[in-house]
Amino acid sequence: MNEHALPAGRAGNDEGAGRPTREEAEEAVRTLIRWAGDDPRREGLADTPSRVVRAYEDWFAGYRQDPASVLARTFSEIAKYDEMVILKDIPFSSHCEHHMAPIQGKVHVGYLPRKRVVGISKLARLVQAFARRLQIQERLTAEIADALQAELQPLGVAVMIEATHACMTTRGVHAREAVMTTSRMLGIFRENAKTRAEFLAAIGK
Ligand SMILES: Nc1nc2c(ncn2[C@@H]2O[C@H](COP(=O)(O)OP(=O)(O)OP(=O)(O)O)[C@@H](O)[C@H]2O)c(=O)[nH]1
Ligand SMILES: [Zn+2]
Repeated sequence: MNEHALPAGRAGNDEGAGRPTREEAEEAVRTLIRWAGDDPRREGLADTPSRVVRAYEDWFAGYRQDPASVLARTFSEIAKYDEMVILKDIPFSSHCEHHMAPIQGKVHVGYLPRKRVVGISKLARLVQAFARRLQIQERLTAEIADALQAELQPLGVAVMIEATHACMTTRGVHAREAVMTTSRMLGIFRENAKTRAEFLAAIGK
């Protein structure tokens, strides 16, 4: 994917299809500083537009990552290991697509391998690839689970996310302690209550 391309299905309309230049992005930040009520020319804010644009490259790096390639390298010599693999408490930061405000929390991922396993760090990398985009928590949950199911073809996948949404905790309704929980259970985790319960117990739920 070239540097200016947006992934299919996320470019939206014609206006969204082309990536703006860095200078255009910095100008947009100056506009927002003025909208907030400050003067983008004052000393402390002079370098802020370029910092914000660099921060965006970090926060939204997921648009330039291919989640499938994160899972491409798998291991099949697993000595008939046929139990669940679980990685819990994977921390993540994302941004809600409604307010572009931070979503912060943790993801718990489990799967029951059929023939192949993936390097455990790749589960965390997969989470980051989807989190570093504009998201809603439900879609983030589904995308992680569906990618694992498609790429590893395990007997099942379980994903649970617990997160706070700054758009709810710092503004609007100001529900400071509210934590949103979402989950997606596929295959045997959906069909078999005992398997699902084993996953939930392992992550302390
Ligand atoms: N379901 C879901 N809602 C989210 C997520 N992130 C933010 N929201 C909600 O998206 C909604 C947007 O609602 P709107 O009424 O269009 O926006 P708003 O006027 O700013 O709403 P308030 O936040 O209630 O002031 C809010 O209720 C947010 O709390 C998410 O990941 N999932
Ligand atoms: Zn929001």
